[in-house]
Amino acid sequence: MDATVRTATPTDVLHRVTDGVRRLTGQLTGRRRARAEIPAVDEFPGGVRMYSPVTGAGSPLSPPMRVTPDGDGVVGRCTLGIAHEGPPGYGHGGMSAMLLDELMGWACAAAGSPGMTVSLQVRYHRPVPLETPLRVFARVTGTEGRKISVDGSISTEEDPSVAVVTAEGVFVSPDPDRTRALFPDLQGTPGGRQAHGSR
Ligand SMILES: CCCCCCCCCCCCCCCC(=O)SCCNC(=O)CCNC(=O)[C@H](O)C(C)(C)COP(=O)(O)OP(=O)(O)OC[C@H]1O[C@@H](n2cnc3c(N)ncnc32)[C@H](O)[C@@H]1OP(=O)(O)O
Repeated sequence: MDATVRTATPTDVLHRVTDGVRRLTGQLTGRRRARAEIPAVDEFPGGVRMYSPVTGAGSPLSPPMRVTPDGDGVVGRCTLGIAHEGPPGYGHGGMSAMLLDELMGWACAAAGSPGMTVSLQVRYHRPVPLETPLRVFARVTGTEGRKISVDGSISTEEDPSVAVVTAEGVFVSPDPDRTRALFPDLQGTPGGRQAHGSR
């Protein structure tokens, strides 16, 4: 990703490299994962997501963000590159929202209530610097039935007390019927794969 968005090489070289990449990806033969299939290496929900665009070590899109428990919440560490650029030199606002959305989902799972985002309000206080280690934080602030309220923030590792982006979100844990309908590959579903344990 970085090499692609940084290069100033002439067009004929770009075409040649593109052909080479097509030849390489053409070697990824054999079985392909179906749309709703949970990868065998994943722990869903609330653990390893190998091909997640945010945390996935196997995703070319992801920074990737590394998640660890932290006090009453979870912290995510990553560095955005110019592939994630919005204004020149700064992170895309959608990337900030994506980092927060993902980590706030992890906070729900870590609190024992995995859920899906139903609302996310993001405030951008300062631009997010690229190529700078970031610290993302999220914690559950309350639950009401299946509804989970979550706060999140992004700061730099250098100055963790200054939040450059903050967010408030509401997540909802789908009821068991909805969960089976949404994620047929999850454990307990007839014919479904046994998912790895959650946290
Ligand atoms: C083992 C189990 C695993 C399952 C756990 C899956 C985990 C998954 C992890 C994915 C990894 C993370 C990734 C990052 C997080 C995403 O990016 S998630 C993707 C983005 N979000 C979505 O696609 C969600 C789309 N929405 C939906 O499908 C449905 O709204 C849901 C989430 C299934 C909930 O539907 P529902 O069960 O019919 O909920 P509903 O009865 O309408 O509402 C429940 C309550 O929430 C309230 N509510 C609904 N919408 C809102 C809103 N916008 N604002 C405030 N309150 C609201 C309702 O008023 C209701 O409250 P009460 O009346 O009970 O007081």
